[in-house]
Amino acid sequence: MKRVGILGGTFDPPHLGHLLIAEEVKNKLALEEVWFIPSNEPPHKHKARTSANNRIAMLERAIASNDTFKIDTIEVERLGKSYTFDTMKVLIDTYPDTTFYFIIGADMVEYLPKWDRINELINIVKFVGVRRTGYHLQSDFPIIALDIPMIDVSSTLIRERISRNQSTRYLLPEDVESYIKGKRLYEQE
Ligand SMILES: Nc1ncnc2c1ncn2[C@@H]1O[C@H](COP(=O)(O)OP(=O)(O)OP(=O)(O)O)[C@@H](O)[C@H]1O
Ligand SMILES: O=C(O)c1ccc[n+]([C@@H]2O[C@H](COP(=O)([O-])O)[C@@H](O)[C@H]2O)c1
Repeated sequence: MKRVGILGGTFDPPHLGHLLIAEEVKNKLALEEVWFIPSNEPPHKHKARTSANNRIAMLERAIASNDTFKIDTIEVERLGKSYTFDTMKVLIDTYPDTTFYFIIGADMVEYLPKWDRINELINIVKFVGVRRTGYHLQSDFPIIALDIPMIDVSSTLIRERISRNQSTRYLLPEDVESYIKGKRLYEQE
């Protein structure tokens, strides 16, 4: 079986935390690839600030130098709310020779009981949880909890910094930073 990690997210914008967890989990679990899946509409939180096209363009720049990282636009093409169960059902049917590992930060681990159709989802996907400042990496669900280097950066922090005209240097890839500047994203709060 091929082993593939999935990192679903809003990626508004993608940052070094996303890249670090993808790379570390890939290496720890001997995954062949990690597929980044930008959501169309996040199921549980405010809508993305930025269009799907811009978020995909930023992700392309973020992962360009890593040939084990891929983007799957399945959720953007499906439109509507991006429930993970719907996504994983299609991926599992489409790639029967692949085992999928769905990577989530500890904030999402805490939130797992509220995920849509979680009792079915947990049977078709292996969840991998990684630490995140301010959250517990514990769950009644059978997750694989991994200890990896932490970086306390979020898309929220980056959006706030940009709207206050503060530096985002070293928090996200340079090509993503220059894309944001070129399109003047996140300048208004
Ligand atoms: N610094 C981080 N450490 C660990 N996990 C992270 C980190 N940043 C994001 N993640 C995880 O990556 C996934 C996608 O995150 P998302 O794209 O929503 O970014 P975010 O930084 O949490 O965004 P926002 O601040 O807008 O809520 C989630 O499972 C989230 O928990
Ligand atoms: O399906 C759900 O009910 C569900 C609830 C919360 C989060 N998720 C998924 O978890 C991933 C991270 O979510 P977020 O909001 O941090 O971008 C993303 O792929 C979401 O679609 C999914």
